[in-house]
Amino acid sequence: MPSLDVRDVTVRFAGLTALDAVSFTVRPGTVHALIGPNGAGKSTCFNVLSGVCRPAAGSVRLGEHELTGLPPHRIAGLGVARIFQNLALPPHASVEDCLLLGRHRLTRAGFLAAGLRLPSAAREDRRHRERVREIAAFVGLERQLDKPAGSLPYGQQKLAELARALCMEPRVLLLDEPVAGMTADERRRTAAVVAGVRDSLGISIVLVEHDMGVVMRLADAVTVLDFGRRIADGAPTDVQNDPAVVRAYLGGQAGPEETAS
Ligand SMILES: Nc1ncnc2c1ncn2[C@@H]1O[C@H](COP(=O)(O)OP(=O)(O)OP(=O)(O)O)[C@@H](O)[C@H]1O
Repeated sequence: MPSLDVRDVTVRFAGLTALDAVSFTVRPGTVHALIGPNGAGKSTCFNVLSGVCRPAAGSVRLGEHELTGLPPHRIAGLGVARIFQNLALPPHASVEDCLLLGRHRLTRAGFLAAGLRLPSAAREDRRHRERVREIAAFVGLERQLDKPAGSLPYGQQKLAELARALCMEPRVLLLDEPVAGMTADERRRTAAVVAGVRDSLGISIVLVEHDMGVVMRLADAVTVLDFGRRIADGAPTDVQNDPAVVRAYLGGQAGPEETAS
């Protein structure tokens, strides 16, 4: 797995500098949290990583690939999968079909071969369905595959989205507030699945999350943004006790340790 290198990324909106020469490195197979008070620039940073927003300066590299300036589908094609904060599954489709959608990029058989029901297309379809079942089992949704995605409880729908992203066989996962709106139980379960994605699949994870309990439990490294600037970067406990970080959070509402759950 390659590392994800963010170097001196700057984004400006009219007169506002949303990201000001921000740098950090996501080491392969780690959870790297991006935190900061509201408006710090976290979403803008995700938009740069996924290609939705083009920076005015700086670069993002995944191993030897330069991602800066590539459109979102090319970045996804290089193995960077993003999961949004809002639910985005087609509610009436079965969980299995939702996960199969995630494999679209990896499907070789063209429409013609599939339409003519050629044996090669049937073999490929079987292979994808097997992988979908494995991934569903990995996140604990193997019994829900036949159900409409929209009929699942919220926490399971979020897990289905995670599973759909895993179906793309990504090298980096961008998780935007994965536990927002979840019950304590759902949060624990989701955090355990995310840790499993890192530990068993070796996928690197960039995590934007306001729940500091989850950040401190999961993250191997933390980058803190405030008003578009990187104000701290390091191990979770070091960052949590960094005076600049405490000041940034106290300037807003609560400090990172006070919002821990
Ligand atoms: N499209 C845009 N046009 C103008 N300003 C923008 C745009 N997107 C973001 N901003 C501004 O850039 C700054 C950074 O916003 P961003 O959404 O990246 O912060 P954030 O850390 O994700 O905040 P939150 O935790 O509230 O989601 C904010 O001041 C925001 O108002």
